[in-house]
Amino acid sequence: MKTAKYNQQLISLDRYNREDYQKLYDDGKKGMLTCSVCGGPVRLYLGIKDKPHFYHHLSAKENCSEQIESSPSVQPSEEAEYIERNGFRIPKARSITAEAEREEKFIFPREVKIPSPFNPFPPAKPGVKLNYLKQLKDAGIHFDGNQEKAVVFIDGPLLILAGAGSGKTRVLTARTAFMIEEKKVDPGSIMLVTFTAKAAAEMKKRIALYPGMSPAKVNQLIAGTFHSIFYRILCFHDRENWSSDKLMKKEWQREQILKEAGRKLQLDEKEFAYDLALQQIGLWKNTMIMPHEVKPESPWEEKVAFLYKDYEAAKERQKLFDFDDMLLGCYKLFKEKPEILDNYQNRFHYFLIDEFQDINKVQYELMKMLSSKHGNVCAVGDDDQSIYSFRGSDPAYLFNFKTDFKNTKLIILNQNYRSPHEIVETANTLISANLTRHEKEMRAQFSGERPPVIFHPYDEEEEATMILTDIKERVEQGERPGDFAILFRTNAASRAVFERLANSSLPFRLDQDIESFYERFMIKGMLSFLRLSMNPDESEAIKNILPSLFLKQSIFRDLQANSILNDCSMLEALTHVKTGFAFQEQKLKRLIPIVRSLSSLSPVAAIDIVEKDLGYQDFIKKRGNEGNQLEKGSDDIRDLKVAARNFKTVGEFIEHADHMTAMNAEIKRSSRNLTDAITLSTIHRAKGLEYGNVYIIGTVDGSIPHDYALDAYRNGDLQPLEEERRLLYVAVTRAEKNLFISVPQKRRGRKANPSRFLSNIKRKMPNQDLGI
Ligand SMILES: Nc1ncnc2c1ncn2[C@@H]1O[C@H](COP(=O)(O)OP(=O)(O)OP(=O)(O)O)[C@@H](O)[C@H]1O
Repeated sequence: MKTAKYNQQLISLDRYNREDYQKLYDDGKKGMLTCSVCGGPVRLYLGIKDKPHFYHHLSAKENCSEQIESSPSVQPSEEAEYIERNGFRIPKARSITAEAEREEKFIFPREVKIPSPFNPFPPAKPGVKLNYLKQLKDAGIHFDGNQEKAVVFIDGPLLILAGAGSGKTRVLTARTAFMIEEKKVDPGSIMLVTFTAKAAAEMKKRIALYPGMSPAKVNQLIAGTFHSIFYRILCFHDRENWSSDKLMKKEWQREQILKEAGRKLQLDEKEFAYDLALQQIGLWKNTMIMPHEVKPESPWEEKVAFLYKDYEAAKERQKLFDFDDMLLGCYKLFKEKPEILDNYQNRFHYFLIDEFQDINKVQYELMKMLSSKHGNVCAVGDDDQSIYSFRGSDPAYLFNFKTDFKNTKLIILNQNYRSPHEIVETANTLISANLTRHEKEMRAQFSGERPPVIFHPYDEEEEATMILTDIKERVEQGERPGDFAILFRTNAASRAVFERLANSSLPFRLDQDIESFYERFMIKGMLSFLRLSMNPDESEAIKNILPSLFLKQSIFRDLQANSILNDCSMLEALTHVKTGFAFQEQKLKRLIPIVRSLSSLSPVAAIDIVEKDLGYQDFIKKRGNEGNQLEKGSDDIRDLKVAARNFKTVGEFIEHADHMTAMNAEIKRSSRNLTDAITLSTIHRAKGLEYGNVYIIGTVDGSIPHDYALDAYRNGDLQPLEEERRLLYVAVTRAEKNLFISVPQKRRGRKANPSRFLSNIKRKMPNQDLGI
């Protein structure tokens, strides 16, 4: 049904502001919506399966004559694209009005129409008769002919070029077990390199379950990331210089050293992209270009080259090291002490390297060095899943492998065993738009129940609600929470889904490095003003606003003293601060009544005042990493305003922020050992994993592709954009059954354009109506 009673008034969804649906949804849950006929409680449905509608909640439904409007399940809504004119059905022109309508109307979710029917393409037949293969088969672990070849070929270099879902992990794990069980290879002579620690742990766990394997045997394997393996070697030989307390773990520690160097060049923090400079330095290091070897190709690179020299010198002075130094350090150790290298060359006979498309020069050189005696290197990779080129990864190593490793056997795996035909075809179509790739097409093994669905929430809030509704419906129908993953481009983009899940009873899991949105530097500062309006003595809040008032932290003690001496609140004590600058002291005096007044405003209005009247906008410009390309303080504040819209009072909003921060810590702690939980993850972290149902959020320009890639494209560099497309490809290929791509109409309070990557589906698959 489309009407309900709200605040004593009859409202109709057709005439209701689209922007306010989320509020209606929330108020419905609070019992503030009633049926216009029976007066029973109703709620607003915001999901993927049906159009938004009111529905009876609890018992009133049976007795009420007002019917729930039944909407069709997801369907291509032709009416949106065609109009009748003079008896003809003609396509609607895309006009500015149409664009405006896109924002205001509910756009029904659309299924991607797959033009090519599923045509089974039988994989090569297995045929090798070996005892252990039979045991694996008996244990339900099957291989096709090509996979089987890859499992049993263990002597000599082997390159496996394999697409998404083609069984790389299965092959690598089975191959390891095969070597140990069938070929009696000593597990301690096998090095298994993965891209993440999580992947290494997963693989070990899987191997331990194979016939004849045991955790004891598996633990003898040297399995881990390049960093973990080579760092262990470094520590073993030179513990003092490489102790972990000297490692600069955090990005800000590195950025701090860089900014100090930048001051010598008088670089403006609000204009200079320090994050990209750090990335560039990492790229030089990983491609083994030392500071004196850099040949800058632009004035920007010239500056970064200067910073690089200074950064390395400062690190050496302070006896610190960063992650990239671990690999370079090990390389140096092997070069300078050949006897140590010799030792490891004798120890390791077999190398298995996963995600080879993401290998960089220093990693490649290390592998070449270590394997030069035995030459048994098995490299597995997919150039379409190369998503770390910003760190110096280069799929060229995958293709040049045959040149460096003589007599390489090449095996191609192009059968996708994970996803149905509909998802595989969508993924093939998306990635085919990339120019720098080796042309290939994955073939699915089965057809699914439904094609991928593209849906169009109003904004981030509604996106989160629609996903939660959908998951709830499916869990009620018997699916397990562990079968769901919500994937996003950046951690900050996960705020709304986190909040919706945190307020539900569904179990979910969060990566350890996803900090609470409300703990982000700029957000914390902003919220502190709001907190002080409620409690002018909150000392943490006072500390947090000092940077934005351009006051040193040492002032805090003066404030405490002033507050006691003058018998006033900590906030009022600001009026007694002597900074030596009359204009600043004046500003502090003016600030007090404004801060006090915030508590009576709506949170959005309060944030506006802090931004404009209390100089927070200036602070963001100066200290909000506005020069940065990946994360900007101003974006955080725009995200904060979207969150704040749901609350009437500052008090409620602060309470919510505190609750969410506590929940973030609690979920991270308690979900560690949860086996059946929804996954919230960045796309980068989801690589190599698979889930029954995948929701990709924020598939709009600026999010995926990320703004920085769009900027690079405008400046003539296509590579970052292609990498973003690969990211979307990785996300799409995680789905085993259902894929939902969310294209919100608004992002960060502004109109959003559907991701340009989706247009290839429209171009290549005719008669598509994706609602974009
Ligand atoms: N021969 C096979 N028969 C049936 N299922 C298979 C076969 N090979 C692999 N699978 C299944 O297909 C899915 C994908 O396999 P796997 O995770 O090993 O692929 P992958 O190549 O590592 O994928 P990606 O690179 O996309 O992460 C898994 O669920 C795996 O169990």
